Order: sequence, then structure tokens, then C-alpha cells
Amino acid sequence: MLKGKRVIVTGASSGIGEQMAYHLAKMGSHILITARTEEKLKKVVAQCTHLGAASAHYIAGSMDNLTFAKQVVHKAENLFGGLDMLILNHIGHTYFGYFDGNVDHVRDLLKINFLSYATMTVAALPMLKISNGNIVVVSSVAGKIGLPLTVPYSTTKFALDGFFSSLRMEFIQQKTNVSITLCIISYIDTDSALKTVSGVIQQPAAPKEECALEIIKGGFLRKREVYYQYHATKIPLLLRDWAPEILQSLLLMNYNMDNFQRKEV
Ligand SMILES: NC(=O)C1=CN([C@@H]2O[C@H](COP(=O)(O)OP(=O)(O)OC[C@H]3O[C@@H](n4cnc5c(N)ncnc54)[C@H](OP(=O)(O)O)[C@@H]3O)[C@@H](O)[C@H]2O)C=CC1
Ligand SMILES: C[C@H](CCC(=O)NCCS(=O)(=O)O)[C@H]1CC[C@H]2[C@@H]3C(=O)C[C@@H]4C[C@H](O)CC[C@]4(C)[C@H]3CC[C@]12C
Repeated sequence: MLKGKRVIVTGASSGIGEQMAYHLAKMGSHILITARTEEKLKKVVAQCTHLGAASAHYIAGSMDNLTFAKQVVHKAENLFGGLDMLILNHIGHTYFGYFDGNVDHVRDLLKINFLSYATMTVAALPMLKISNGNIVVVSSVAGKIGLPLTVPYSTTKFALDGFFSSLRMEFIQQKTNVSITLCIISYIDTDSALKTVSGVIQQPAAPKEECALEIIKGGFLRKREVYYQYHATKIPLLLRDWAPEILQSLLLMNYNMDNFQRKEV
């Protein structure tokens, strides 16, 4: 579906982002990936080339630097002469634990998980307007429903919903033919998530390879939102506004706090 298309994937040195890069490579896309760790990015690029990417490139840096966020988009412009799909997926480090009162951390995480997404969107918009392209934003159940142990993270994911859902409405009014797909994702078996929550979260983790493909498909099909896995995201969301107390009880049953220890993610 994305043969020859020009795609940026952020947070692609590991986890779901890495798997998205491999799917895009198999589809024959031109890919620019980014994250902080150059050694990992080099390996992912080599694998993408092996899998059949039309071309594969990387740029290493941290999204706490908004100048770097713009540079990523400019690199795509220089390499590809345009852009068809912007996949925003990276997240900064946080903790899995009760809110510790550190508001500075919330502000720093907002910069990485939210402001860099907005910055890259603004920089990429002229190219995406020309290609009638797609913006894909990877969020979480924790960006739609308040959950315990993820206060700073959840804050940043709710911010994405506010920004991108409003922007989507403006695009419709202004007849801007750029799609925005917000991806509502449940618990996925990436190394970082398993290391952080296994033992505490009772539900099984869904496979990252399938999750990555559903995100790409949703973006290509210009869906408003992607729900993965459907039952673990859409049903809680339906309950959210109609039976919030029932949802609260169901969600809390999912947590085994006997095994809980605060972890850095
Ligand atoms: N796994 C899960 O259970 C769920 C995940 N999600 C969402 O899916 C997405 C991917 O998550 P997942 O694959 O698990 O995460 P990973 O921890 O596996 O990957 C995170 C990526 O972000 C990069 N990154 C970290 N810090 C920075 C930074 N400061 N600047 C730039 N890049 C950075 C990491 O690379 P490096 O360290 O090299 O910079 C890595 O490539 C996220 O948006 C997450 O919110 C949503 C719901 C559930
Ligand atoms: C366990 C959470 C999902 C709970 C839920 O909604 N269940 C619904 C099914 S039910 O109605 O039958 O109960 C997980 C949802 C999102 C996860 C978090 C996430 O978004 C990614 C984080 C980033 C990092 O990689 C570490 C793990 C995460 C904190 C991760 C933890 C598990 C979730 C909260």
C-alpha cells in the first residue's frame, strides 16, 4: 500500500516504531527513521534495506530539542523532495508509579511527547498538503482514560488528543486534504512495556508486529482513530462516558498492586 511513498517514523530504534519501519520497508517505502541511539538506528536501517525499502535513512537526536524536531522534517525534504506520511511515535522516559509531585518532569515530558509532535506537524504541513498526505499520532488508552501510575505520561497523551482532534476539525473546515489518525493502543509486548508493567498488569500484552501494521493501515486508510486491540480499547471507551464507575472498577481489577514497585521507563 505504501510502495514508493516517503515516510518519517519517530521513535523507530525499538518497539512499535522499529516494527513500523520493517513493515514500511517490506512495502517498498522511502523511510527516514529517528531516535537518540545511533547504533540502534544503524541496525534498523540496515534491516530495512535488506527487507526491500526503496531507501532507508536515519537521523539521531533527542526530541527534547525542538530545533532537532524541525531538522528531522528538513532532512526528509532534502532526501525525498517531499513527504507522504508523518508517523509520530516516540516517547520520553518517565516513571511507572504514583505521581511524585514533580511538575518539572511533567513539563519536560510534555516537550518530548507533545510539543515535538506539534512542531514536526507544523514543519511537515506544507509538504503534506502537496501530497494530500497523512499524519499518524501514536497515543494510548492512557490518553483517553485516566489510569493509575501514569500521571505525567497520561497528561502528555491527553494533550495529543486535544491538539490533533481540534486540528482535524479545522482541516475539514478549511478543506485541507491531510488526514490525521490518532491511534489508541492498549498494552503491547515491547521490551520497555514488559519490563515496566509485567507482574502488575494482569491482561496479556498484544504483539508489537501486528500493532505496527494496524497503525500503518489506519494511517493509509485515513481513519480518524485506530483502536488496537479493539476489545481492550473500544469497549473501555464506550463505557467511559456511559458507565464511568463500572469502568473504574474493571480497570482497577487489572492491577496487582502486591507486585508493584515504582519503575523508571
Ligand atoms: N508498549 C505499550 O504497551 C504501549 C505503547 N504505546 C505507545 O506506542 C509508542 C511506542 O511505544 P513503545 O514501542 O512501547 O516504546 P519504546 O520504549 O520501545 O520506544 C520508544 C522510542 O522512542 C525513542 N525515544 C526515547 N526518548 C526519546 C527522546 N528524548 N527523543 C527522541 N526519541 C526518544 C526511543 O529510542 P532512544 O532511546 O534511542 O531515543 C525508542 O525508539 C509510544 O507512543 C507509546 O506511548 C501506547 C500504548 C501501549
Ligand atoms: C494496562 C493498561 C491498559 C488497561 C486497560 O485499558 N485495559 C482495558 C481492558 S479491560 O477493560 O478489559 O480492563 C495499559 C494501557 C496503556 C499502557 C501504557 C502505555 O500506554 C505505554 C507506556 C509506555 C512504556 O513503554 C511503559 C508502559 C506503559 C506505561 C504502558 C503500561 C500499561 C498501560 C497503562
